[in-house]
Amino acid sequence: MSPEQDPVKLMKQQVGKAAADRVKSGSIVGLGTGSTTAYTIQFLGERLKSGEIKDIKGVPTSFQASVLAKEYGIPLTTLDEIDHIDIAIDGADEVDPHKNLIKGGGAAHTREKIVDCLADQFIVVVDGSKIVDRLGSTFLLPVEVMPMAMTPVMAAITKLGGKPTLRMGVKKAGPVITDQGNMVIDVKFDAIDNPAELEKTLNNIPGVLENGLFVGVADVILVGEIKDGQPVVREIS
Ligand SMILES: O=C[C@H](O)[C@H](O)[C@H](O)COP(=O)(O)O
Repeated sequence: MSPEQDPVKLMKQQVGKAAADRVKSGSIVGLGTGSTTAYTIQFLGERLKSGEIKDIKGVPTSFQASVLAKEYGIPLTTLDEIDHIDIAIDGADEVDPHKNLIKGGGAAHTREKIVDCLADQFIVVVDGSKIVDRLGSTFLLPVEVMPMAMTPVMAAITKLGGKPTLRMGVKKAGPVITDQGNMVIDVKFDAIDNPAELEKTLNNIPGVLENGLFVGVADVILVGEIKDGQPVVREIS
């Protein structure tokens, strides 16, 4: 590995490719969102173009995934046109020892949860920095909320012990707006002791569309790491 190469980028590339290599001809593939799955979509497109695999269809989890799939020549479909998803490949912001996740760093967790939960196999692609002992230790928990309910939802989250912040745009004045036209509240919890319970509790607040806790959904975690100066992929299953 030459010193000018960014190790995080190398890990993401390697793990994104490892996941793309698992896709078989004829599969319906959930296409995740983020910088890691962007490599998966790129490598999938390259495998299709070279003829190594054929007849795959992608189900995008975001506008970003849809744009990338078109760029790399992956035919797209929708949930109205299919009755199953063979495999979904998606990134994560945190992964705990039970393969539970926090997602939504790109504000795409609502569509991601729909697609990833439907897949027969859900593969998560992350670099080593995403592995944590406890969810919430390095990343705030994203909650998608309907704009008119933002104030009462923030109050309800505060009552639950969370510290909510409205996610603001970068190079855009005002809040981040999701692909569904909603807003995202990032919540700091001192400790997420029971992710399954918190996932349900948050989704029960009127006005909340979905939160970024993915509990019991991931089948396989592929972790990109650097060993002896080289990018390698470790599998947790
Ligand atoms: O909303 C975005 C997603 O949940 C991403 O999959 C997640 O934030 C990880 O993204 P990245 O691979 O860029 O770290």
